[in-house]
Amino acid sequence: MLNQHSAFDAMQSRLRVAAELYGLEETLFKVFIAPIRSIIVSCPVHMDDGGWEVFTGYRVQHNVARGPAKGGIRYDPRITLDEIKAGAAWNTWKTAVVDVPFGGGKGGVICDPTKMSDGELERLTRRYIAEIMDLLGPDRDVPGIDMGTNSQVMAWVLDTYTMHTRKTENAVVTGKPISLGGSLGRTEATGRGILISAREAMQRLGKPLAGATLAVQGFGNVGSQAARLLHEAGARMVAVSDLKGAIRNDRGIDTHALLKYHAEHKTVVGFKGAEPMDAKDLLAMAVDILVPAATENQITEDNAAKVRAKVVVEGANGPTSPEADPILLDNGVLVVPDILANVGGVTVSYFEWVQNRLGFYWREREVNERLVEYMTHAFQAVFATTDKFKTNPRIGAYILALDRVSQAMHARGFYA
Ligand SMILES: NC(=O)C1=CN([C@@H]2O[C@H](COP(=O)(O)OP(=O)(O)OC[C@H]3O[C@@H](n4cnc5c(N)ncnc54)[C@H](OP(=O)(O)O)[C@@H]3O)[C@@H](O)[C@H]2O)C=CC1
Ligand SMILES: O=C(O)CCC(=O)C(=O)O
Repeated sequence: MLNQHSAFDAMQSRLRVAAELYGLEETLFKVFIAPIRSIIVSCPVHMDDGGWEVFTGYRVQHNVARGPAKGGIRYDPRITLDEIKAGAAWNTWKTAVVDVPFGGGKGGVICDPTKMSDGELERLTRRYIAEIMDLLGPDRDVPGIDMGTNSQVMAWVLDTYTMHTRKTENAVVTGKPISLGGSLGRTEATGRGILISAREAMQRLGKPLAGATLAVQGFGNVGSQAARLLHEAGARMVAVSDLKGAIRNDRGIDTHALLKYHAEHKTVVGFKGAEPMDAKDLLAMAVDILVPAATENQITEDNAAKVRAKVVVEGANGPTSPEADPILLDNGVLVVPDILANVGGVTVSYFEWVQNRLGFYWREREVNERLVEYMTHAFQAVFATTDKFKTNPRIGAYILALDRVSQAMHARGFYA
């Protein structure tokens, strides 16, 4: 039983399959399984009670052949270096799949942001950024939002960077508040990408999105925005969960009312328009669309056979273990893999970086239209590759990414 799969191993095992089908040189495979740079920093922080705590932080750059490293910063007590390495590699593949000129990076700090005051979080963020400062820059490594961080954290990242460099460089970080050069549409972007992916996937099955039933695991930035946008597109969300529990209502959960409730109570549990349910049953519900939007390794060899959704749109990074892939495939579940399904976030981050560098800002409608264009293009390219190599969409997405990244590597002089 491997349901606590190492995230980097999970990435590597899919990469190996894709590399063999694609015919990648062994040298490049070796390059791709070794991130170019990983740093561990220790961040002493003065806590509100007068004491000090020392937090461990990471920043990993996986590959920069196609452009500066790009990737979010996570704040979570369960973070490991392995997971940050996997996240950095996934960002290399994601930016290649959606064809934006970035490489892959990821960072994180082992901490529990839900138990820290704003002052403690600010001091931690400033110390962490000061420690990884030499790696960062609009042309080097551009952090963004991920689990446990938000636009306020990104504002502190920008301010700390600016204080050290003594010049305004908005493009050093994305996911910023609008007042600091953030892009309209970034908050919803990953959820909007899930909507675009779900619509494309349903279209492939010849089914409309309107009226489709939906279950969402996780109600943070990704899950809540995906739920809202899918609801507005006519889907009926019948179940949703967070770390504290799950709720269901077969007639449909009013997503707008739930968002209001969640803003106040910080959980979906206790929402009056639904019944409580066992969170582990959510993944086994007979729905049209299942969106795992929480964390890694949720669909594993232990529960994959129970998944009865027609389509799984992977909002989270790495929610399905490699052992679960063939089980879902045999059961006819169409999986839109993470490195395609959740690229909406990094794509609008790219738009933010572009706007910052140009100093010319787009209307929200323009951001959303461009996102649809980039993601539909990526979706079609992944499915064309999948058909060409007679494989499944996850491996198709990896092959597409490998092709684009290895072309850049070859052009730089890495050839066998
Ligand atoms: N934010 C972004 O733009 C992007 C995020 N992602 C990925 O999407 C996933 C979610 O990120 P994001 O929404 O930003 O993170 P958030 O921290 O905003 O939210 C995470 C949500 O998942 C819930 N959760 C965590 N573990 C479980 C679990 N075991 N079962 C059910 N719910 C759980 C949390 O519950 P609780 O509130 O109770 O803690 C919370 O509702 C991550 O894998 C992230 O890497 C991918 C691309 C871009
Ligand atoms: O740079 C960003 O916007 C976050 C991208 C990211 O880390 C991810 O998609 O996993």
